[in-house]
Amino acid sequence: SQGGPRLGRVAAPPILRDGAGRLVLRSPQRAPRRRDAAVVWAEAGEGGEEEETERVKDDEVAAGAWQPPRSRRSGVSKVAKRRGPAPPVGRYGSGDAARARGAAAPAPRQDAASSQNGALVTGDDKSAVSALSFTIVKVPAPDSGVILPSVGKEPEIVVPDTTAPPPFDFNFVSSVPIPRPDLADNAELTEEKSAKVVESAPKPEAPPSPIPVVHEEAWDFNKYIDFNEPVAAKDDRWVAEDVAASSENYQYYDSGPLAGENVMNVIVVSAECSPWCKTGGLGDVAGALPKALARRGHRVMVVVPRYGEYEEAYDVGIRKYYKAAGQDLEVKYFHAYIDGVDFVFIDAPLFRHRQDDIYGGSRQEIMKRMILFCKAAVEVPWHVPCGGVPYGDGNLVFIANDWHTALLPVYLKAYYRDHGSMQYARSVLVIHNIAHQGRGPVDEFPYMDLPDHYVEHFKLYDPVGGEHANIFGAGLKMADRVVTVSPGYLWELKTVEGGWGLHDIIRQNDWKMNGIVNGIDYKEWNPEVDVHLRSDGYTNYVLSSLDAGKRQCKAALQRELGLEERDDVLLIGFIGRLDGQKGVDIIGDAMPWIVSQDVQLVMLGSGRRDLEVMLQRFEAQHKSKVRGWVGFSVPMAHRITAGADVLVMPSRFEPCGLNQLYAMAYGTVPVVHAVGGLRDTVTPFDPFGDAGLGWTFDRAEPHKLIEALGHCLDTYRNYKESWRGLQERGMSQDLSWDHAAQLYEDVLVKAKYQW
Ligand SMILES: Nc1ncnc2c1ncn2[C@@H]1O[C@H](COP(=O)(O)OP(=O)(O)O[C@H]2O[C@H](CO)[C@@H](O)[C@H](O)[C@H]2O)[C@@H](O)[C@H]1O
Repeated sequence: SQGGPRLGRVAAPPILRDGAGRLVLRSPQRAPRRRDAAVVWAEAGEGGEEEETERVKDDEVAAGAWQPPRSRRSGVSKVAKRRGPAPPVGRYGSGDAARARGAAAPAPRQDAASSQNGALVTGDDKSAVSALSFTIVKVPAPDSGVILPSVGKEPEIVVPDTTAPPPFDFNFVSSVPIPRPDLADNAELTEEKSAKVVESAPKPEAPPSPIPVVHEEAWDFNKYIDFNEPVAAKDDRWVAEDVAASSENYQYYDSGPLAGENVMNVIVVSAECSPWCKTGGLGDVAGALPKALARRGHRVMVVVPRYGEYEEAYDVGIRKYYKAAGQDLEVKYFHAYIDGVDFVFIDAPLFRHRQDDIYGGSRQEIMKRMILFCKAAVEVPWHVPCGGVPYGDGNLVFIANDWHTALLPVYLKAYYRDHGSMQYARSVLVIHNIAHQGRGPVDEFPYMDLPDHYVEHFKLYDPVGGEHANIFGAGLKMADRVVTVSPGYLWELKTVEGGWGLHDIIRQNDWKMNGIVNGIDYKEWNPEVDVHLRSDGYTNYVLSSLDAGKRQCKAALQRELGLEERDDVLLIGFIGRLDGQKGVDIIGDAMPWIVSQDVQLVMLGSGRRDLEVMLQRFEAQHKSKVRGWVGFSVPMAHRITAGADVLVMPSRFEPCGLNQLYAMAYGTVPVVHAVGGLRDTVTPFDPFGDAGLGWTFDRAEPHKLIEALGHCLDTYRNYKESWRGLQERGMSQDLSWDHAAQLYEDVLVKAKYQW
């Protein structure tokens, strides 16, 4: 039960064989310390020489990735099958259990290899992390690519003194009530997951020894984790009832983490993260996916630069030095624990005061920031004691995002894994947008502080850029797995038109590519609870109050923007970065037709100066019908999404697209160019079958947009029932991150076992 003492069920020890076919088992005393299904403690000397482990090629993924786009259009039925939000595992998400495991797991280590990272080893290195004398040996495992570590002695756990509480209360209790897990569902899920593990991981045999029982009562987390008890917990009667109920009902209610034995330490590394710093969809994903992974039971951290003063995070007091572009730079770490996720902010002079311009400066300046960020991020699991206990590198997956952090998989390999360190850490690189790659002259390669032969991984020739060093390209080669944000975009990335020069690398690495559609953070983007709809005449609404709610929000938006307040006029919205990708100029080309219709158009965006000027010009020219809001306004984005009838997205390419998902959740009908994730998520309206979610057009051209908007306008005016059906189907989908997190977890498992 939530927060009650848990008798954790521990996964059965994995069964692996050594080269002679003998079973290799972990010792009973050590077994509870790790839940890593693939890793066992073997006695020193049991293993042999380091051997090259074979990567298992993932034909299944390859086959799935190449599904033709048509077959993915059955979006509605697929979406309908999605599961509801996953329940948390404990009061602190699953973090409490994970922390307990973390404390019992071998302490992370720093060895000589870390100095190759430019890190100056200082005295305080020893305080939080004890150096362990690991010997990494691989026992030949005929049917698997699993490495077996060997350790000569019991690891010493050094828990830092964290008795001083942080200067604020953590917001670790979700404000949205989360339903109790559906038992049948949970059991089914667990079964389904374990079936998948058996399929994808090295096949274990039946456990020979009884499942060890972990007595978590013995673990006093208050001693190690410095957060205040929730007020309710101070009521003794409540505590007593809870304890009684939890021990009585444990076997029925607590089926453990949804991730089952695949529970891992996951570190998401991103240049932006909502709500602290966001310029687009990457920020949304970095803010939401980690929470969904934590709900599944993983111990999850987000590492992000500290561009401003974030009041939730406090200085953990650790200082490190890393070299970036020839300079030794001091790095500090700030930490916050929110919604079951550790947020670690990397503080350095290079990042400070960049809050409103996080990608500003020259190309070299941006590169220098990202070099420093990646070097520091890869060692965070050693140095930063989140909740008292660092993550360590024993059961770890990094999720890097876009070119900004594509150096992380490269550093992980070059500084550590090539030198026998961080052998159980993996990296997954997510492509949100291939259009930005971190290209630069090959001459700049030395700034990255990598061994000379690594230059070959960076070198790329294409007719546009000539020979250059490509950071994204190198990251894609080095990562253990790659995810892109929709299957449709993955398909496009392999084409010359869609791959932007990296299509060959993507094709060659097809075996590790996966397409997973983003989700919605329903705490942020949900008309029922949206905080931006609580003032200025807006209102929250749900499907049953859609008509009244939408009408009120539409009127409030018209009022706020000084448009005529009319319910019968089609209100079209656009929200997005103003650049070539989003196709706002296509709306510009269609403007004569748009203003000739009885419609209103509201556009919100910032970016390219010429496109900003275009928005302002249209507003000036068509004052009664058009509004062009230049700037970045999160409240206005929410209000347009709620108040508009239609959201138009004529993107030339769109890896996933979040605004169309938000629009559908708000009963706003999307009209989109059928490309990438837009094609995957917006099933075209079928007036005869009363099916579909919006209008799509097949070329990013003004006359195609006009044609789609024409049909849309006709349905809005003349077929009210069909319109209502479109809204209802859009709102009824489960687009939550919980489904996507489950798919990410499958990729993390593959990264861990197949390489
Ligand atoms: N002027 C403004 N004011 C306020 N909010 C604004 C805004 N302009 C944009 N936004 C917000 O920024 C986000 C943009 O989401 P997109 O999916 O369009 O992202 P983007 O193209 O940046 O990201 C890339 O990454 C994401 C995430 O993977 C992919 O979905 C996408 O296809 C890919 O191009 C939305 O939350 C939107 O509301």
